[in-house]
Amino acid sequence: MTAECCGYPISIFFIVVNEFCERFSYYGMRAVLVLYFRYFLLWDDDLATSIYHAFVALCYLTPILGAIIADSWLGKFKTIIYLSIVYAIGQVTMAISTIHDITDANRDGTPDNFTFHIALSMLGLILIALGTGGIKPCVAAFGGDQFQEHQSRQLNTFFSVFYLCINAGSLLSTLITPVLRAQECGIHTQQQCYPLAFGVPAVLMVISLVVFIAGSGMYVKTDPEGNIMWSVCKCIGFAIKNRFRHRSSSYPKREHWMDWANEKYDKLLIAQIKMVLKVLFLYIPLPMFWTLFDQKGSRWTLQATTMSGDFVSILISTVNPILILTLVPIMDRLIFPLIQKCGLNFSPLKRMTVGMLFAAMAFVSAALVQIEIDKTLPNFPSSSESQLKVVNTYSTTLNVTISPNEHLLIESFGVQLHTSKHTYSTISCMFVNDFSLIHGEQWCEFSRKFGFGASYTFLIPSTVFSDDCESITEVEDMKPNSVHMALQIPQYFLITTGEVMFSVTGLQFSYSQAPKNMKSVLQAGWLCTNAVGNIIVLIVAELGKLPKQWAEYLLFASLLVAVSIIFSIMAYFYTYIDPAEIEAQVRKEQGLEPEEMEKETLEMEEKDEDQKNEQGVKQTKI
Ligand SMILES: NCC(=O)N[C@@H](CC(=O)O)C(=O)O
Repeated sequence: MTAECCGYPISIFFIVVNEFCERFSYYGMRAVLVLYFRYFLLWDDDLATSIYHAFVALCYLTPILGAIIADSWLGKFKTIIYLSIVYAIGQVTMAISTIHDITDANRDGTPDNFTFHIALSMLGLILIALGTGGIKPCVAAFGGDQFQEHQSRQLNTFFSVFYLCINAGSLLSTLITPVLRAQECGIHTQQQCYPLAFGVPAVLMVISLVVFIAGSGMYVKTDPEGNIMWSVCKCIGFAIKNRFRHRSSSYPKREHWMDWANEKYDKLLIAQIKMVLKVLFLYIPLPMFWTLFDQKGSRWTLQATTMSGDFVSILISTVNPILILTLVPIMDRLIFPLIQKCGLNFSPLKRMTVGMLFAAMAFVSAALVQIEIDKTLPNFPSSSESQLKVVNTYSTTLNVTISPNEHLLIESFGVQLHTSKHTYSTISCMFVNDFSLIHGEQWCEFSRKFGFGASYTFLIPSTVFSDDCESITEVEDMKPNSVHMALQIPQYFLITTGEVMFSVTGLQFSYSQAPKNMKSVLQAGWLCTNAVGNIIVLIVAELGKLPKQWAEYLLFASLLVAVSIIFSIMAYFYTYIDPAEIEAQVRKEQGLEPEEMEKETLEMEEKDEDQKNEQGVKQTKI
């Protein structure tokens, strides 16, 4: 019997605090990672972005490794501890790699040996990906293991609180670590303080580990049952081979293709594999949701840069966790109970379908915003056009004629702040509020706000420095961005509502439908849908874009609607199961473990029927 508080096992307190600290560590490090690549290692934008995405994809591929270790070998508890140590070492390695003084022998403020910093940071990132991905499927499943049969309502609430902690950690760290980076620190020279920005997440990871270990005495720990993954693969392989051997129509058909493993494998294992395969089959369309969801960080961020408003980066990085923190309680306490009161069965798979439709609507909203933005954008010359600008300072109107077949050469002008005579200079700046023209002691100051996205030309007559700055003419070549980024809020709201319905429910669903010894494996399968979604984004980005961004948004929205229709059909044919009940039935048929079975049957009878309905559970025999 585990210690309880308000109907919840006390042990989950340690698990949610552990998750909060771990997510703080992960998202805090991620918030400054690209900046570190760009401004410390001096990589270009493309390299920095590719390595960043490769790292994120790796973080969602390693869960399968963690799940295999947990379910087949070490058990969830030990896997979390060992991989958290790897994770903390990775974070510390990463923080050390950002200390510029280590290789700055000539004390000029920049590292002298970039290879050292690159090698150390790559090692750190690999360890972090192994750690964060490895523990990810185990922590959620381990949290679920703390609940008993009669606590199914509390179990659902746990997954929501778990998701809240993830986003609380993410919100705080995304706000804090960029501020830490902006500090100055160093032994020989003062530079932007990357060691602090990466060091604080490292400390949080150590705290996360300590909190998890502190709860040791209270956890329900399930032992791994041998190398389950290997047995699963062998069993599936045998079923396929056996089916092929008996392909002639003279052999009687079997109810399920996995039944062809009956000759050699335990019925219980076969039943468990059937449960897992049914859920994995259902996962096939799911990556499409993540394909859209993960474009928040790429296409939508780029969209924001063509809009007006001074809070781009803060808005972009925090709007999702803020909305999660608001929407999860509203959904859990208000919307879902209200739907239930209306007598509607809003089962997990229906919620996930609706979640997908919300994400599709978010992209329709993004397309509408894009259409508004496009109206305000200047027309740039296409690859088959040239743009010619003629500045007339002559005293009379001139007519310009252009020969249609003339190929115009566009010259690129150098960037030069202090212009020499007849040199044209282009200066791109952020947050320009004033600029001055200095010539010896004399100067002209232009003090006002220049709009984002705008382009100005200042025509300076040869007489300007004699006395009057008034004679300088300012021409607005491109208008400033005028569509306010507040217009993006509906799309963020819709996609986050979709996330709450899809992701939180998917997490619960993956746990509830998995047999006891394969819970982490199914969590890892769930996380893999995210990795595949990210890979699709990379492929689509590589394959080139539609000429109009809004059209691409609509294409993605239509694809997700199509996928959600397919998913809803698959979901219609899916029968919710209670894995424990099926396992007990199989054992009964096999005449095994009567005492065990009796206990399980008793527990099942005690189950609250209302709680079953809430989850839309229909018992069935596989
Ligand atoms: N809002 C992002 C979020 O909550 N992400 C979760 C789920 C996931 O990434 O799969 C997390 O960081 O764990």
